[in-house]
Amino acid sequence: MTTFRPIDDLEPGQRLLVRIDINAAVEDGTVQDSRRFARHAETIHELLADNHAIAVLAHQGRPGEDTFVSLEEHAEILGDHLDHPVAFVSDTCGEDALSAIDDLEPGDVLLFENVRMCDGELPEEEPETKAETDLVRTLAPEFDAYVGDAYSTAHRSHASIVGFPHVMDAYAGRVMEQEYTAITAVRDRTFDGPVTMVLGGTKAEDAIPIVEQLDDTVDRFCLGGVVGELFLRADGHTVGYDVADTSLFDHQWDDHRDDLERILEAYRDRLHLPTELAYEDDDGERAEVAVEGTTKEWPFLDVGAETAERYADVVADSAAVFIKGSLGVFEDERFADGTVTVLAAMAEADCFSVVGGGDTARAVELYDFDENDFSRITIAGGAYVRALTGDPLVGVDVLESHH
Ligand SMILES: Nc1ncnc2c1ncn2[C@@H]1O[C@H](COP(=O)(O)OP(=O)(O)OP(=O)(O)O)[C@@H](O)[C@H]1O
Ligand SMILES: O=C(O)[C@H](O)COP(=O)(O)O
Repeated sequence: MTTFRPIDDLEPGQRLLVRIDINAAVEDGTVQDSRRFARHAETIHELLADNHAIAVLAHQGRPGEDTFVSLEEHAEILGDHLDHPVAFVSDTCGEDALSAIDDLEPGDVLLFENVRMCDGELPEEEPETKAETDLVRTLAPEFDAYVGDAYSTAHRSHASIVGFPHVMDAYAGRVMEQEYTAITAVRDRTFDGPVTMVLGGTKAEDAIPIVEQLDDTVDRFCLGGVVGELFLRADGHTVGYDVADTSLFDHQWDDHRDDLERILEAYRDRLHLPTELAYEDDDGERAEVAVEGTTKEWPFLDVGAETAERYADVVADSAAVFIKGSLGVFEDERFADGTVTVLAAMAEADCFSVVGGGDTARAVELYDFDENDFSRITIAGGAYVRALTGDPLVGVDVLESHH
């Protein structure tokens, strides 16, 4: 069990640096609200009740991606959830940030700019290295303590996650505590029947190692999304390539080709792959094509209906089902079939079920599922599947070891 220091141990009325994860979907340039904002607002609400002055660090997207935007809109959404003003400064560790910190009073909440716009934040390095970044060296002396609340980013060894606890008093926020406890409990559970993991979404680096690491816990994997297509490409099909204006496949293929081919060979009997894929035809309608022998050069946006039904049958015959990453672009209802069919099967099945992933969890609200039909909905994605392997989460370990 972890030995976090909870925020209950904080003396009231301090100046706190709080790291949360409100990484959100961005649709047509507009930041989408999500349960992440609501959950982190609970931590901030508690800290306000103890008369703290609060400055918040968070990230959005990744450099070069279209979701890599300012946190200005995030401040408004967070303020709505808090029903309390959230000031925004379009700076993270420069002069504007420092003067905004100087003006901080107890009861104030300030959100810094997207921390991934700051040089030292990326890439992943050891905590002691991240502690030497300008970000940490500039901000740490300005605060009495750091509160790590970003469980869903705890698998990333970034400066705002691992650098501050290395040099200052560090506490775990409520989201960090609750998600850690819940996911650890899941990891330690055993089930009296088949365990199924549904892996989709766009992030191959989160999904691929999981197949190998959860080999003794998960009996079968149902693959979809970009992840599923990359495995199909490893299986020799002409899918999983960047076509038109997509940039989701080729760079991930280059990075993970060996793993994909090795895992496909080693675990073929446990992997369920799509047999048809869906795309948008010339009339803007959903159309499907069999994977076998296709030479279609259009972006695929969902698994086919037959695949979805086959996965639903696997889910129905499971004692536990974990899903991370959607099977298609469920935000567009023409391509929500795979994700919705599997979520419906999870909701109906008498099984232990966990829905994970910042975007994937949104499908539960978007398609009016009852949250109570699932055992847990976690706001973490990559962090939750990584935690199921028993692998350490760097953002958790540093909160334990530095106090
Ligand atoms: N074939 C596809 N092409 C493009 N995008 C896809 C495809 N299938 C799924 N997606 C996208 O994947 C996203 C969800 O998966 P993602 O990898 O982002 O995981 P997540 O649920 O957000 O977890 P995390 O919190 O780790 O990001 C959805 O926003 C969906 O639009
Ligand atoms: O949405 C997430 O999974 C977290 O915010 C981490 O984002 P990342 O995968 O871009 O590090």
